[in-house]
Amino acid sequence: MTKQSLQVRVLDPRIGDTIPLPEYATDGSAGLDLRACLDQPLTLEPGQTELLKTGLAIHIGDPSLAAMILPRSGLGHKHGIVLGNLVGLIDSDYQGELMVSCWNRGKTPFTVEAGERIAQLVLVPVVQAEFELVDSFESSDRGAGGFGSTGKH
Ligand SMILES: O=c1ccn([C@H]2C[C@H](O)[C@@H](COP(=O)(O)OP(=O)(O)OP(=O)(O)O)O2)c(=O)[nH]1
Repeated sequence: MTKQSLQVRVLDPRIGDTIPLPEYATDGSAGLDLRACLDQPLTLEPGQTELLKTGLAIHIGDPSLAAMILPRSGLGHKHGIVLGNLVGLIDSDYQGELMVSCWNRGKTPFTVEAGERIAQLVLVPVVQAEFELVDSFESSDRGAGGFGSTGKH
C-alpha cells in the first residue's frame, strides 16, 4: 500500500519521548491516534468542553487532501468523551497546532491523563467544487424529496 507523506512539526519536547508520535494501531487502521499533550491530568466535568493541545502541527499542503479529527469509539461510547465540534476538519493549508475539542457529554467526571489517546486523525480525499449556475436540473428519481421521503422514516 502506498502511504501519503505528511509534514509534521513537533511543538512539545515530550512528543516522541514520553508521549509517542501518532501511529496507526494496526496495518488496517484508518486513523492515527492523537494524544493529549497536557502538563497535568485534566478532569472534564459532565457537560464541560475543553480545547486540548496535541503538541503537533501538520501541513498537508495538497488541496486534494484534508484531515478529519474524529472521536475514539470506546471513549465516546463508554465514557461520553466526544468532540465539542463533533468533527474537526483540518484544511490542507493549516499549519497551526492540531487542537482537539473534548466534550464530556456523559454523566460522570472523566480525567484525561497526559499522553492519553483522545481522538483520531484520518486523511481524506477532497474535491473542490466549481459552481456551474443553472436555472433547473435534469430530472432525477429522487427529485427534491428529502428527509424520509423514500419510506416510513
Ligand atoms: O478540531 C479541530 C478543527 C480545526 N482545527 C484547525 C485546523 C483547521 O484548518 C482550522 C480552522 O478550522 P475551521 O475552518 O473548522 O474553523 P472555523 O471556526 O470555521 O474558523 P476559520 O475562520 O479559522 O476557518 O483549525 C483544529 O486544530 N482542530
